[in-house]
Amino acid sequence: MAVNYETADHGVSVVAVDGPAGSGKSSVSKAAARRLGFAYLDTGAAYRALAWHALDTAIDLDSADAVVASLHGFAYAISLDPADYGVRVGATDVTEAIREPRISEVVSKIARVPEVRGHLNTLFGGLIAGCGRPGIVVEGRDITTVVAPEAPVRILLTADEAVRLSRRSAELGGASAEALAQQLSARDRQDSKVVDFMTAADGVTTLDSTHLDFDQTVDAVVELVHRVVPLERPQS
Ligand SMILES: Nc1ncnc2c1ncn2[C@@H]1O[C@H](COP(=O)(O)OP(=O)(O)OP(=O)(O)O)[C@@H](O)[C@H]1O
Ligand SMILES: Nc1ccn([C@@H]2O[C@H](COP(=O)(O)O)[C@@H](O)[C@H]2O)c(=O)n1
Repeated sequence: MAVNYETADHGVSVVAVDGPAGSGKSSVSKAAARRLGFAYLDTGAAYRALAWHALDTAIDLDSADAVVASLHGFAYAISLDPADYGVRVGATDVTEAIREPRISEVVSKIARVPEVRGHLNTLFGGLIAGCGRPGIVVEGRDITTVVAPEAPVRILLTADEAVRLSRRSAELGGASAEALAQQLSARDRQDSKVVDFMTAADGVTTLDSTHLDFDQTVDAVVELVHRVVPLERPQS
């Protein structure tokens, strides 16, 4: 089911960003949202938080029925302020915990369950419509195609796998390159069975950051938004 959040319907300009693991979706989207004065929604955090909740309550992740049942006690909250990011499940702050490798290793098992995707997409729809800012940058795997296919700006953010790996490795302080490579490509392989985030759908702009530094990539996203959404540009 597609959820449409066009400017005309809700007064919120959606910038939809998809891409593979480590392509820069969260860091680039967050920085672009700050520059634009927009809200920022990290949809992967919800899948990660549900995986955390399932592990915390000893749910069998190989049972789709058990995973669906776990949605009932899943009290999820995320900040949409790109300057103050945070994720909670009930009273627990899970902002750091959901980034742990034990979560990355199992999150695809959660994401492949259609009822989970439907439930979370409805939740995302409510967050987008009520974000309280003129626009929102929403990033994930199926934002350009399922969550906001009518968004005025839709971007597929990519980078060569070797570059994504070396950036992630630098971020984690030189963690074992081989283990990282295996985990990142295994996750992309699993996730690709559910949604296609490796090829741009019709009307989606591919932004390849392989040869761009971080600031150049953020500039490119902001420029794409300015081309389509009428916003005041800051004086330089
Ligand atoms: N153009 C770029 N140049 C250099 N480093 C970059 C660039 N884009 C992103 N990075 C860095 O790459 C790393 C991975 O980026 P990020 O975590 O945003 O990716 P992601 O797509 O959200 O990953 P995941 O899907 O695994 O959560 C971060 O350390 C980020 O700062
Ligand atoms: N729209 C989305 C977003 C995420 N997923 C799943 O969540 C995992 C974690 O996402 P990150 O962006 O934080 O890496 C990802 O591996 C997918 O399994 C999704 O299915 N759809």
